Amino acid sequence: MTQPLKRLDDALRQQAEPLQTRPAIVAKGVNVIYPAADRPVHALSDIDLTIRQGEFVSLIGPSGCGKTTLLRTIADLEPISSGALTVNDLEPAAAREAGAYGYVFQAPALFPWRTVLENVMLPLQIQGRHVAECQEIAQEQLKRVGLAGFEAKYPWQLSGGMQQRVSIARALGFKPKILMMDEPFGALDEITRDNLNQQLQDLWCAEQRTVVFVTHSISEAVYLSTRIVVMSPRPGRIVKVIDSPLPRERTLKLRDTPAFMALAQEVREALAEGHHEH
Ligand SMILES: Nc1ncnc2c1ncn2[C@@H]1O[C@H](COP(=O)(O)OP(=O)(O)OP(=O)(O)O)[C@@H](O)[C@H]1O
Repeated sequence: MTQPLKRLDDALRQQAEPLQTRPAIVAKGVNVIYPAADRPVHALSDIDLTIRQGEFVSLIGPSGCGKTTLLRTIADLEPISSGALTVNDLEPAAAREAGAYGYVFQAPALFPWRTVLENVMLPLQIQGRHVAECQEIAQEQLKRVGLAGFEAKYPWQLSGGMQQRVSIARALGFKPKILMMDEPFGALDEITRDNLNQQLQDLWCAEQRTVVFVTHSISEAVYLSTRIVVMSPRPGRIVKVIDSPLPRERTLKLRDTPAFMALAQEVREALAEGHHEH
């Protein structure tokens, strides 16, 4: 198939996919102000954002622009100061109680005294499931992230990339509707990062979960996302929301295509714009 024909074919295929239109996360006029003795920190300013089910949304912006704060408010780890925020039509606290979220932090945050398997089992055990069931699910999830055979190891016996895969397996184990990922691959070398990006993309394609992903990397955001939210420095605002024209299924080769590079350029310009406004 010639290139233009292939592009048309891809575009048509995308259109034929069922539209996932139900909103998963709706933020309206959200402000977060951290109280402080001297001067309160206005971390998020008037955030309006709707994330629909099955979307992969990246938050990108300079250090301190409030990406983590936005993720934490959605996950009910931080209260909002004003505005409205719903997750699956519920208040964040109720959504958390309903087990809507899985959370992957920048550092793997595994318990060193528990084996890999026991780490992945933990949230399932907290949910009160039977041990045999927890074991079965944990084993299945470890297999999915390529860690079958490492169940009995302790976190310190694994590389950083493998530890982060354990965290992903743990977050996916209880099948949360929404996966929150805060710079999960930020501390890894580039090859491991590429590898995990590809695995995450495959997982997302297979499961169509909603993902909110914080990153500093333009190419990671462009490679993974269906939508990219560009934020500006304090008080954190949304500068631009960019819809990705790239097909849902992607391989790392996509990064060499003109469409990928054009999108990366658009993100870069939006970041610069947000910076200059500031
Ligand atoms: N608990 C807190 N109390 C006071 N200020 C805070 C608190 N947490 C974050 N901040 C401030 O709020 C702002 C936004 O922080 P946040 O961590 O959300 O930014 P970020 O975009 O995720 O940064 P980075 O990319 O460096 O991780 C920063 O100025 C930060 O110093």
